[in-house]
Amino acid sequence: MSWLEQVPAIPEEYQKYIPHLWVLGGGVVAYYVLSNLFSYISILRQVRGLPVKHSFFPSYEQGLRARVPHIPYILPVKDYYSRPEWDRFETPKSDLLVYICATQHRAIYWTANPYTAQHVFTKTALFEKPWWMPRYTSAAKFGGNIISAPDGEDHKRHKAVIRGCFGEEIFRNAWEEMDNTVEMMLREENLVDGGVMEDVGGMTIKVTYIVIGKVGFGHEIPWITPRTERGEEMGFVEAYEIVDRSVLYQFMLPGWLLRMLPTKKFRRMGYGQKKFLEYCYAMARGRRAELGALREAGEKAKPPTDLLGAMVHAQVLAEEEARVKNGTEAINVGLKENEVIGNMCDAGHETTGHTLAFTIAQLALQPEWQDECYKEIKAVCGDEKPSYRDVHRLPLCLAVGLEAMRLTDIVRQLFKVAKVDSMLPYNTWDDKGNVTKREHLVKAGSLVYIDTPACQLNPFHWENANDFNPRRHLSGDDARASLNNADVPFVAFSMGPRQCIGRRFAEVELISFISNVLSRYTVHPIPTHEGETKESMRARMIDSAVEDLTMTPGLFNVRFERRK
Ligand code: HEM
Repeated sequence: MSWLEQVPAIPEEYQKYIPHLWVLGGGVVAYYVLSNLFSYISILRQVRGLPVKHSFFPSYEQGLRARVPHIPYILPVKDYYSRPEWDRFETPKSDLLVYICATQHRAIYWTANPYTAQHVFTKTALFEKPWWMPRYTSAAKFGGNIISAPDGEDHKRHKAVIRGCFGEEIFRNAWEEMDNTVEMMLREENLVDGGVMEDVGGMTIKVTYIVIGKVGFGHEIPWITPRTERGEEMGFVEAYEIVDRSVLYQFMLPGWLLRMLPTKKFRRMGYGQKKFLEYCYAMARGRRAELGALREAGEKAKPPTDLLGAMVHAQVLAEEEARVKNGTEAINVGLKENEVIGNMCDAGHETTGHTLAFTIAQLALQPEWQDECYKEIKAVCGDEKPSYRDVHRLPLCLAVGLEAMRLTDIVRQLFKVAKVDSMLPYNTWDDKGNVTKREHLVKAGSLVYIDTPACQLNPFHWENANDFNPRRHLSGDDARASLNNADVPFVAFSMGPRQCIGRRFAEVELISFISNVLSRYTVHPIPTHEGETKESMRARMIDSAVEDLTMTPGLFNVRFERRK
């Protein structure tokens, strides 16, 4: 007997309702199809004049789009992440495109114009962060935080506390910990006298992970993480590593579910998460108790050198300020305890780690820039090792990092949603490259997707856009010159009130790493065969990068040679 025959028959007294159910079901389907169709047609009319791409399901989300198969018109993922990134715009000769997705009732505009991006980032009366997108809501998994906070009061509340954490003490510590970690890497990987650095991307991500472990949580992280033996309690270092390595699963699945899943791998992730959060709460409470004890004793606390300490400190200060102002115990001031933890869990290291890997690749392929940086380091530091006091005097060491990031953008996708109807500027051009400036009416509720890699390779704004030229980020000859190229908006860290709050932290790490390495070593690509061309090496070292949550370098090695 088939399973269908085993399904019990509908009792006779209810059979008269079956036609009604068919009508109801048919009505719901017809409503769904027609409402999507009408919305599709109305969006088509809205975007008249712009190059349009069509899809049935939304398939633009980074992390997803590189993992699912490309199905034209249904799931056309390659339309969204094809490389070279500028080609998406070069072919239709417009730096504004529109994607219409049959199951989303809004137009999705894509811009590759850095000025349009600047307009969208900074005009807060017109555009806001679509905090409801899963990419942001999932970031709040361990507690509400600045990344997932909607624009307005909630974001300001987070920012007020977090901005106060990124002070001189933290930057100095970031430099010093980066310096210590580079030394650890050279020792542990037998590179002190030169040698082959294997899996550069794996190395740099490990370096920035160790730095954030120390500067973020105040924990010493060894080069090799010790594994807990059966029956032992899992320590912070291992729990932190487990959460870090499985971040996508950690964001997608609840901890209790991970702990119940039948494979050891998932259970370990779930247990790691539980322990990691326990440690974070214990550390935050410990810091608070220390500050309370100092207050009781009438002593002033020293400025913390780690981000968790700085966040708890900033929080306690906010509460004290409110207490003095209102004369009562402060409730709902600053951040809640789970928000302090939520913000700590989002402190980035992957972005900086990947930037360093691409910087090493670019420098290895263009040794003339290593020499330029070396000259800068020698002129500033002489025979001494670069230190934090030189941080503002090594602009080229930072510019090489920014230029590597311009050519291989790390975050890649930034979204805003239109709050009201407004005009969006864009450019088109003809076969001879004659540009026409235009404007398009964007309706409230439309999404604007800033295609950051394409913005940074836009040849109408960046001269010789595909060339590695760090000097384009420096204005003037002044060694302390601003690192923002005055002419073109640099969108890799976003802009406006939601720009990266950790930008300076990342920059200090980049300068520390690059100046430390280049002051003592030269870095060389390793050809796979005699006569391998530079183009082939570039393809292996840079173009092999794959899109994950961020742009992740492929597998490549370089050789370190000690300078005489
Ligand atoms: C090269 C390294 C980095 C790059 C390229 C980068 C890029 C970005 C970008 C593009 C955004 C905007 C995201 C959006 O609006 O969806 C952002 C936001 C943010 N970044 Fe970074 N980031 C870097 C390093 C860091 C570091 C080291 C930290 C912390 C220690 C950090 C903390 C944050 C935070 C908290 C936000 C949210 C800011 C807000 O919404 O107000 N980032 N970052």
